[in-house]
Amino acid sequence: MRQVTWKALGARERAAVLRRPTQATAPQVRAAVQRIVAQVRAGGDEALLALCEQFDGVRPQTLQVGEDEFAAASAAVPAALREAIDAAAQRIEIFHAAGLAQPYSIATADGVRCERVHRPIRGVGLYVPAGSAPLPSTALMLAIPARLAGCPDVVLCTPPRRDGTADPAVLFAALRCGVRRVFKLGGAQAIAAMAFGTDSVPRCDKLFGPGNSYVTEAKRQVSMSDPCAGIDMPAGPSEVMVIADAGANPTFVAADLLSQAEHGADSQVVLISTDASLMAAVATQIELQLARLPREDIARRALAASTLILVDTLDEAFAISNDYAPEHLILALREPRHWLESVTSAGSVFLGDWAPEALGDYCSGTNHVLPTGGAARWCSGLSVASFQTAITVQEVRREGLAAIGPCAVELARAEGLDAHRSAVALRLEALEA
Ligand SMILES: NC(=O)c1ccc[n+]([C@@H]2O[C@H](COP(=O)([O-])OP(=O)(O)OC[C@H]3O[C@@H](n4cnc5c(N)ncnc54)[C@H](O)[C@@H]3O)[C@@H](O)[C@H]2O)c1
Ligand SMILES: N[C@H](CO)Cc1c[nH]c[nH+]1
Ligand SMILES: [Zn+2]
Repeated sequence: MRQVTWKALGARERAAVLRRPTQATAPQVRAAVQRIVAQVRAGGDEALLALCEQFDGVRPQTLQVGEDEFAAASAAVPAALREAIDAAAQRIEIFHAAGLAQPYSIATADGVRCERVHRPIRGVGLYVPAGSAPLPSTALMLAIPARLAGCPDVVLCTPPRRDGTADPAVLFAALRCGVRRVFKLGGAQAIAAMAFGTDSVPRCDKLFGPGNSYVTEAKRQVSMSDPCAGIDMPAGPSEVMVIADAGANPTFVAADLLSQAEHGADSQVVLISTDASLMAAVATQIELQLARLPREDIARRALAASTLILVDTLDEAFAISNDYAPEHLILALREPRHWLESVTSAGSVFLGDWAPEALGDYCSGTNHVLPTGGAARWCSGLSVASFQTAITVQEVRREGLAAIGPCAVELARAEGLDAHRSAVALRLEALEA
């Protein structure tokens, strides 16, 4: 990993240090995804099968998971994993249910009541990655809020394995959350199928879920096409930033950095510290722990594009972090709760030495589908609200129209919109008659 001293860098070097690995490949990915999306729109199921063969090395007998495959999957998942999935699901349910948005209603004038009510999005498409590793935890993170929101039509796509089946633990997690419509589809083709529909895959109103840069780019493209599907957020290759002080535990910090580096060669991990000896100890620990990782090669490639940054003050560290807006931010600090106030942009924050990011990935209860690529500056991770629309309502009685009607008439006149003015003025006249 590169080690840099922030104050010694010029503006261009600073930007280069924090440049995400995916930015370099964006144009090629964009063009490849355009081709795949067009192929699915034109060729439907037949194109999907061909793309499975091309990118996943298998042409599944059926795109949709049938009852037999669900039954075999449940039987194949070991009891300890079934229990862990269930325990994680319970905590995710507790946290997400506590955050349900409440409808509200308020009188803004005598006889005028304004309200906000919520409705589930009808057709939702969930994407569960399985390219370099199947992620059953992601099935929980998507399907639990969808169920709490009350979405009636839920479709889930996940890449097929080489034998043409879906990962059993992903299927078990889907079933645990009541999702039965599962398709063995990965990458951009899965996103296109859910956005536009095919003979077998239902068209969805909004698409959710993380994925590699092909998945993320496909979501971006279908959200801008005609007809378009809504999307949750850019939730691409994983990122973690750790801000550590001299008292941090270098073994823990190294493990946290590696836990995201192992996701993919395009993951980004960054350490910012005020202490040069802590940074050196973390670098040593990374080498020691890397050698023991089965996914050493992937992690090494991610680390090659990642950085350890030495700063003079924690205020400087937070300025960098807020600008970068990491998906995950670990505060390996002595007073993490105090420093939380300084965080303005991050997907999810982990306070103190005993809050590894891996807990949020699996089972603390928060959602691990989080904005990447700097999108945490303007959007948030998944919640039940992501699966709902909010509808505003106004109820106006006669005295309400009398009270606020003249205000509307005046504004309509100023905007030169006479039909607007009339819609109100006619009623005011009717009240007076
Ligand atoms: N931001 C978040 O909330 C979050 C959460 C979980 C995981 N993630 C990230 O999700 C990603 C999962 O990626 P993954 O690759 O393991 O699984 P994936 O399921 O996202 O992607 C696999 C699919 O990519 C497609 N693909 C692969 N190479 C291609 C190519 N050259 N051209 C076109 N399509 C191609 C294939 O169709 C394949 O099925 C990781 O980067 C992980 O860090 C992010
Ligand atoms: N760290 C990922 C989000 O960036 C989520 C995940 C799933 N499984 C393990 N980790
Ligand atoms: Zn993870």
